[in-house]
Amino acid sequence: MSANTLTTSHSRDVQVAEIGKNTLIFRSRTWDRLKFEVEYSRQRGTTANSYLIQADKKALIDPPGESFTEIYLQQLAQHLDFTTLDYIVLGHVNPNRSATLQVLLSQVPQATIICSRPAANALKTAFPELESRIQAVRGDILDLGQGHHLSFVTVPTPRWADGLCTYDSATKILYTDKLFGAHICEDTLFDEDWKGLDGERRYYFECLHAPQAKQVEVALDKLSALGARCYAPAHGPVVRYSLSRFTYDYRQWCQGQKSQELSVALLYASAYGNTAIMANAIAQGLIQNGVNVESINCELADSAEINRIVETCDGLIIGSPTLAGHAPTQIQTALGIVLSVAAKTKLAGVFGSYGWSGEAIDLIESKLKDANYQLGFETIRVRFSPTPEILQQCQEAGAFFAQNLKKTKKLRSSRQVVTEAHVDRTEQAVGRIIGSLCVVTTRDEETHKGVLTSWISQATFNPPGIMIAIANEQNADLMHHPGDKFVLNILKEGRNVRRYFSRHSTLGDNPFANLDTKTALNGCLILNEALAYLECTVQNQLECGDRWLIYAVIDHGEVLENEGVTALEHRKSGSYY
Ligand SMILES: Cc1cc2nc3c(=O)[nH]c(=O)nc-3n(C[C@H](O)[C@H](O)[C@H](O)COP(=O)(O)O)c2cc1C
Repeated sequence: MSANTLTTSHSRDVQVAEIGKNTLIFRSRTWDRLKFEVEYSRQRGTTANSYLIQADKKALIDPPGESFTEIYLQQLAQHLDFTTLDYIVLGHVNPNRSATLQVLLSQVPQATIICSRPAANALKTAFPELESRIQAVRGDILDLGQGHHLSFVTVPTPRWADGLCTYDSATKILYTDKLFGAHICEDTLFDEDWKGLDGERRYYFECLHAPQAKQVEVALDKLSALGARCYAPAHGPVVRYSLSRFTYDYRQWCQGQKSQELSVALLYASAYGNTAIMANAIAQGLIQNGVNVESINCELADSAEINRIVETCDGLIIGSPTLAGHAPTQIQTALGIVLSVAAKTKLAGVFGSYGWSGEAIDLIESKLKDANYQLGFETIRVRFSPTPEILQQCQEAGAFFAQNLKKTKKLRSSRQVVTEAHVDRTEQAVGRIIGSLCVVTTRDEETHKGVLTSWISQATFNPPGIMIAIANEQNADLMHHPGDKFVLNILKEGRNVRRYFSRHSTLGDNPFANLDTKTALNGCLILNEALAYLECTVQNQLECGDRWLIYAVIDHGEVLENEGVTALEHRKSGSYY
């Protein structure tokens, strides 16, 4: 069947078309809002895409959820002899999809299920009788014949810990599951009108991926090596015409999230998904109000990661179900980290789903209050599944939290604003000079020092040389003499490395203890989170006013990350940093 012979219908249906050699798409379609979760709120319907590759062996990718079980299987039966199906590949599992899977498996008793290790564990718990038919991927290639070699890439995120993408070398189609989708229902199969999809794509990203931008970036890195020509997502149009642009958009949107001025750690656990749905709605409220959200599914994150995020965030929100009168152990651990690590000036929030008593929510709220944290919204308690009204309330709570966070921040910087009103115009103009934000590292035997500076520029081509202006109080005595060595670490926009070296840092005396470093050839430290570094030797220095101008030649340098841009220091006035 060709993509041009498709029909339009406004009741639920399954659209079938060929999208590559031996490859069919089954688009289970609804023009109505499928569920009440925030991601469906634009009311443009959606498609649940499943794919069938029929070579010497046959593989079915991602059967839809239970809303479509019956019509999907009816349509599938028209194109596939069920007794010949060899594999069912799953990009993720959830109870909704398991319902369709259960019916399907009863009709294809010979098929093997291919999925990630966490998905295999979940399926074995749900269907112990299927254990021998479940195969977790291990970097192996699945050969379906006729050039269809399937390779698998695990893409775990807080929301889909079991995420898996599948790549077919014969068609160069990458089956991306939850990545690169959009909730929109149309007859058009591909993305010819990709500009018209921008709004839906962006909204889908914001709802599903913005709170897990860090993990999505890791996934993009892994997938970039495959050289895919087409993305076949779980929802919305197949991406054929705008693959590069869409990939670039994902990168930019991830960067955009991470470079927001304010960030909130959203810590949660959810055994049955109710608390997770609330977490997503709260995240939406925060993101729509310009706050970055770092989602932490406490069942998956390790303590070091929680520690790092809780330490650097501006606000924190904890969500928990109540199970047997308690919060799950992972939430208790996370709460312990918050109480010991997070500054008491950080704004906090609490939410959760419960059945009858809800002790976990009360416990978290009282511990935070006792420790003197201010709550950024009134604690949200929900019995079992949240209703659309409750989700709306969660979203509003996220928005309210964001506004509170901004107010707190404004209050703290109000002194600075008052001063600015009196700064003369020359100083304001001088403040428009900007520089790359860098950390200069020096070494005195076993002692390492780091100085944050943006007063830096290239000074010569031949030899390659730089100029730095350093104040006496910056304590940079190890770079004042010809022959002194240092490393210039050029910071990356969107990372928060600067806070370890700021004069107002409360993160301890040794900034390097919190950072990943390696030693340069000249013995000083390279920050692995920098965008690039330069190893330098001081040639000359000149005392000028309240600064020393230091000229140094560059002995060696390297770019550590090809993606991303240099962090810049913007100032309102030339009279202070
Ligand atoms: C094994 C089990 C134990 C539970 N114990 C409690 C409890 O002690 N108190 C309570 O209020 N709810 C209890 N519940 C209800 C859950 O808190 C409720 O189902 C909640 O929606 C789960 O949230 P989640 O979907 O985010 O995991 C229990 C549920 C299960 C399955």
